[in-house]
Amino acid sequence: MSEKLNALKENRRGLMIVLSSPSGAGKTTLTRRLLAENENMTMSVSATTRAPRPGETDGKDYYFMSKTQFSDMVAKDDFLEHAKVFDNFYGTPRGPVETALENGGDVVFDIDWQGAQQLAEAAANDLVKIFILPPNMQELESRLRSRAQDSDTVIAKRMSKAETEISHWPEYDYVIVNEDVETAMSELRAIVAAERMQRRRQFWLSGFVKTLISGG
Ligand SMILES: Nc1nc2c(ncn2[C@@H]2O[C@H](COP(=O)(O)OP(=O)(O)O)[C@@H](O)[C@H]2O)c(=O)[nH]1
Ligand SMILES: Nc1ncnc2c1ncn2[C@@H]1O[C@H](COP(=O)(O)OP(=O)(O)O)[C@@H](O)[C@H]1O
Repeated sequence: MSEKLNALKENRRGLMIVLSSPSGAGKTTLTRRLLAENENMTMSVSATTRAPRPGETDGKDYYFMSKTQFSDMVAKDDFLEHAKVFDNFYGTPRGPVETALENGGDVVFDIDWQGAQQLAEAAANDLVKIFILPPNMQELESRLRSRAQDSDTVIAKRMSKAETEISHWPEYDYVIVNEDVETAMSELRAIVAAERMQRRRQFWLSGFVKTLISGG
């Protein structure tokens, strides 16, 4: 029976999981681990008109495209949401997200609070918004330094942006303080597990309950 029940349970609608945080709080670390643990979970790859940076791969980090290609996609309503950030355009392609959700797959979005707000307007029912906070600002800075990816100037810029980003925490459904990474992962797993159990996402239940009460 349990095998049969497990097969039934797969007939659910997937989740759109947005993880936002000030840069350096641990969003990438937590996202990577969550994806590694969940077969049926993918990362949404955004489209952008900005040029690729060294080491970035088209189709993995972003879909890099021209402004014309981007506006064609806007005209065809191919984006779930899109925005202009500084001089470049960014957008979330609609097709891969919708296919995944219909097949019971979860999609993770690494976007900031503005993108999260737009996704909430486009797809509130499917969305779970999680905000990651650092335990304190000294630790945030030391994580940015230990990551050794950015120059001092970029680190200073990220630190000065952090306060504004943190101020958006009340717009999220869940907040995780990432002090210890194992604790943060347990909290993240608990959120995902509970959200998957939401009645409205479990398509299989109505058929199951019909059989249940008829004694089948
Ligand atoms: N609205 C929206 N914003 C995005 C999307 N993808 C990336 N961004 C935002 O665009 C901004 C710039 O991203 P990026 O060029 O990779 O630079 P960096 O993240 O600052 O190093 C960040 O604030 C991202 O959160 C998207 O699909 N939609
Ligand atoms: N709980 C934690 N304790 C200590 N270091 C952490 C923790 N979470 C992440 N880090 C480290 O902090 C740095 C920034 O994390 P990262 O996941 O890249 O942040 P973000 O994606 O939010 O910018 C990385 O070097 C990462 O290994």
